[in-house]
Amino acid sequence: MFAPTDRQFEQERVKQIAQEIAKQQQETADKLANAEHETHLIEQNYGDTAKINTMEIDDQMETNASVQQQKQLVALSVENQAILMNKANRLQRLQDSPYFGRIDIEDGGQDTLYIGTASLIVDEDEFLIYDWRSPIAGIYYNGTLGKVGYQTPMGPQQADLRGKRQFNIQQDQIINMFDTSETIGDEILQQVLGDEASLYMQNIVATIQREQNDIIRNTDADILVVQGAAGSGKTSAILQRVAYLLYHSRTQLDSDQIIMFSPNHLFSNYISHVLPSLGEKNMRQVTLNEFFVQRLSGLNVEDRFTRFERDQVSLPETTKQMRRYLESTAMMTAIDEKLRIAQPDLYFNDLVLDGEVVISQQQVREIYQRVNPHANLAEKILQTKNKLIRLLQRKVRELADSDWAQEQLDLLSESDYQDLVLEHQFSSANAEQVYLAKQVARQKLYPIYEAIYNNYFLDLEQQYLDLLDQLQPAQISAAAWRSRTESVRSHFERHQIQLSDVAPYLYLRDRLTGGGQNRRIQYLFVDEMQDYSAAQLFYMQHAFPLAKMTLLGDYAQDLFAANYQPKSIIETVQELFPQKKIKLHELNNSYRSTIQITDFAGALLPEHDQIIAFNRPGPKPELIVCPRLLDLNRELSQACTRLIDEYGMIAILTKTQAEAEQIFATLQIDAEVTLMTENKRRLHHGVMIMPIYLAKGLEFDAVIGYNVSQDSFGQAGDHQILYTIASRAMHELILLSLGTPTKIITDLPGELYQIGNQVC
Ligand SMILES: Nc1ncnc2c1ncn2[C@@H]1O[C@H](COP(=O)(O)OP(=O)(O)OP(=O)(O)O)[C@@H](O)[C@H]1O
Repeated sequence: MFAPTDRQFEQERVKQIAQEIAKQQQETADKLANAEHETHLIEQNYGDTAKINTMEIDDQMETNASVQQQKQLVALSVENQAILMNKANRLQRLQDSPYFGRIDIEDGGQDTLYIGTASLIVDEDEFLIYDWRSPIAGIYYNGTLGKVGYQTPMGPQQADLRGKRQFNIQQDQIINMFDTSETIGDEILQQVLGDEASLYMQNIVATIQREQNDIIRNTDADILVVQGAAGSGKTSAILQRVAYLLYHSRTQLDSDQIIMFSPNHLFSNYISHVLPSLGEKNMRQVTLNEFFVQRLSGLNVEDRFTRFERDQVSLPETTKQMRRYLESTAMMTAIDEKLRIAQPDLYFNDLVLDGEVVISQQQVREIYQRVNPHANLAEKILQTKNKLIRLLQRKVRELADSDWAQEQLDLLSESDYQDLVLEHQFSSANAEQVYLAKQVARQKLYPIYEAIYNNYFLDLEQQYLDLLDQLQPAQISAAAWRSRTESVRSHFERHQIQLSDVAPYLYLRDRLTGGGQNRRIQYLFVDEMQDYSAAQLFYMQHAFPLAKMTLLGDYAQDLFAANYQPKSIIETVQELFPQKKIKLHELNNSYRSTIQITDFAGALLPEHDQIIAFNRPGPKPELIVCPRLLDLNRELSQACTRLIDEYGMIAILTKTQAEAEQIFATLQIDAEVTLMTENKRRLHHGVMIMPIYLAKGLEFDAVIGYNVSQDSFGQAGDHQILYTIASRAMHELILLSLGTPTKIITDLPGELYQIGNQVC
């Protein structure tokens, strides 16, 4: 039978649930106290056992066995504690808000189910609350009333959905409840979206929309691509997706087998509370720059923020052409092709220590030429490496027998001697001397061992330059290509590498050495995928060959390449992964901003008819035009003062870091002001000033877009920058212009924005 539907019944049920939660909390706390006590006893006992009789051999054996047993007991007991802690946390979350949804379904019998962030079970199998990720809970998100289907581990099932109700419950009080026949009705969503911004992103499990649910629950695509408007919930959807995947593959998938490429550190921190709020550990997060730097020790990698800043000053047409090629799938497949049809001439390095050549490139070459000629390239290099290590071992022995080693031993201080000898016992003084001489020689040559281990005997830089010589594309003149290759060489000489070269260089290195692949990662997420070149995505697929990918982005927010790379996300992906099962989702409903801001932001784009604003009204965006810098600065402080009075967190967004620094130096208002830089790790209350690329993926109650003049926003690609700035605002948007505003704005219909008081 369905449970009654009146508010009094629901309120009473919430009270009963709260009592049950309290009861289970008490039981869990008692068990936890017991488990802690038990662990303590076992540890104490373990200490005593370890101390007991070790004089006799028999006693020793007995003690060892007993120590092993104690260790196992400690491990079990600690695990038991962890399970109880987990349960305590889950109950705490349920106590704060036990559930948010109810469904009445008929599938043979009549059932009323309640859905929350975790399950609550009594008597082994009676579910008072179902976890939002359970198969049956899919109905809550997907179904309108009537016949509905849902997936279970046994295959698809059918049910008749008779009723659906949404709740806003805090502790044991129902704040609001609504019946809805739609997927998830507007009322609760209206309330959630009307809230002020916070320092951390919140989970959205109570109000997941149907199209977001499809992304969250997809388990069969190899490559899931989400193209979604700004604020359409792409990031939210994938974070709940991670929670969903962890729940469903609990035994095979661990959070450290999931990796997410995030746009910057602020963003990583901003989203870091979502998974813990759902009872899950965070996945690993890395920025593109960190990933490259880690793989290219010894080379200084150009990061895309620095490049973006430089591009604002000058980006010649030939540079654009070069980048289009170097950052393409074609460049990466050309490397494959070159290595497939012919084994390249290899370049080797001398291995040098303290200015002396220990192993010459000629020796390396000779070794390489003697290895199995039928093996593939990576195997040949591995065999070369092994032979080099053997050669080095010989050199260690020679050095140990040399006068040099004897001299070193004579000079050994007492502490160096102790460090070398450690626990070793020697049968004679001579044996000790031999041992020490070998240790001294080993230490001396250790850097060469490391160099061999890290493949430094290969001159990869020369190899890459050689490859570039062979890959000159038809659309670029020989002179221009040569001159760029020279520039790559001179960067290498200064231990630097430009961003466009990183993916092809790493790929060449990995293909030659057979390394660079991490087979542990099962899922790879790339947020803001439009900011990654095809070559970078290609390399990621190579680096994580077993990972299923979820790529999400918005071509309209392409900040870094819009001025040289016209591309469609889906075309790029199809070209990149021709063999894979690709599923594309589009999210066109935007939730972040008021209807006025969403409509304005959307209109900034040449193709904008796709974005559907959520119906939440607010003031129109305001354009304030100032003739002089003095006026602009005054308007800026007035706007900040007003907005900060009204909201907790506002942002001044600029195009470049230099502009952000300049504002920070001059802005004087009675509020906390923070200049955000690439190294800042978390958001702050008050006013934050930052270039737009650091605000990627973030949102603020109010945004002031700084200097949207025609001078600043008159280039190709500036539509995207302005759109990204505007779409960070949730409730209010003010745009300040020094002199004539950009045509991108003035060409819009006048009803989309209001003009502020300082028109010139
Ligand atoms: N189903 C939902 N229920 C409640 N809030 C939602 C929902 N979907 C999105 N939101 C809210 O909308 C805002 C934007 O979501 P999110 O940051 O995930 O969008 P996005 O598509 O990644 O945006 P962008 O591309 O601009 O970074 C967030 O505040 C998020 O909590």
